[in-house]
Amino acid sequence: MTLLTLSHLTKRYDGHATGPAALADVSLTIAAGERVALLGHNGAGKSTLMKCVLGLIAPSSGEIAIAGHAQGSPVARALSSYLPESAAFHPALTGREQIRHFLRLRGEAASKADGLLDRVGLQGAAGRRIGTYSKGMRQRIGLAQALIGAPRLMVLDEPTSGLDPISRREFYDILDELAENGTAILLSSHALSEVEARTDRIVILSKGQQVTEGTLNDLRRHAALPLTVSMIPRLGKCASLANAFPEAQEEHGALVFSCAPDDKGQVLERLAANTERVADFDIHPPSLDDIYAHISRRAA
Ligand SMILES: Nc1ncnc2c1ncn2[C@@H]1O[C@H](COP(=O)(O)OP(=O)(O)OP(=O)(O)O)[C@@H](O)[C@H]1O
Repeated sequence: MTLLTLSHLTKRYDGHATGPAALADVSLTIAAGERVALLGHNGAGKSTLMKCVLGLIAPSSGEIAIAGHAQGSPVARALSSYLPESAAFHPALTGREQIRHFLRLRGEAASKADGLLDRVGLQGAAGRRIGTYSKGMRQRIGLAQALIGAPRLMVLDEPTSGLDPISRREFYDILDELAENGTAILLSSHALSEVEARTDRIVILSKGQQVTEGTLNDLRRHAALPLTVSMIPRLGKCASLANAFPEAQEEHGALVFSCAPDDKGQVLERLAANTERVADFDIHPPSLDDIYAHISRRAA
């Protein structure tokens, strides 16, 4: 089921009638259970897109539907939720008080607070003042708040910025669980390695334009960047391996070279023909970092 549909979304801010639009003709769908990452340089239009989806600002043209309901309608609003990059909380409230307060504002039973806090791993800290929480715990409280009303679409603006690696991993574990239960997730991030590992599809914006969209494999095919082949020579075989692979350079004890994606089979055959010289090898596809840099350069 499609949970979010953007059709030809364009946004020009008031007073910016000329010059490039903040968003220009962006079309996108997100299905139930999909985790989609929105990437782009500062000012590319990510927040503008999210604010349009949430109904916080009106698009200049184009349409947005949430599970088939027009954006801004009460049903569309009830189905979606938002976690801003830095959610602000009253430091004197405990986590439980904060969530109970927002449950009441949303017309839900305050008794659901502990269940939501459990879900984000804050059960042990529910009675502590938020002022004593770490950044990771504050993001979890924000996530618990965003889970109120069991939204079908969650919009998360740089949700892991400022979190340590363990907190990031735990945060994505919670998102994975939500996606497994059918929640559609749209998140923006500048942390490409985690996006690479933890999302299903990637959308890249540049100056308001949607420059590419697809799975990591789609983007790899599209960018057609070379693979990196790295070989560890057997003892005493470095020189003869270097002769067999004259294109390779020595790097930290390994012999390394690049090959076009279409030449991978041929490279494997050469490696197989040199097993008496090669102790170990790796073939690395380009990372999302490499692909993003390539696509951004091309878009510029
Ligand atoms: N309220 C506003 N009025 C006028 N222009 C705005 C407004 N908000 C954003 N813009 C402009 O729209 C463009 C897109 O900004 P936006 O905040 O959506 O980018 P972003 O990709 O979220 O950037 P960042 O990664 O820095 O958060 C930028 O040129 C920005 O200056």
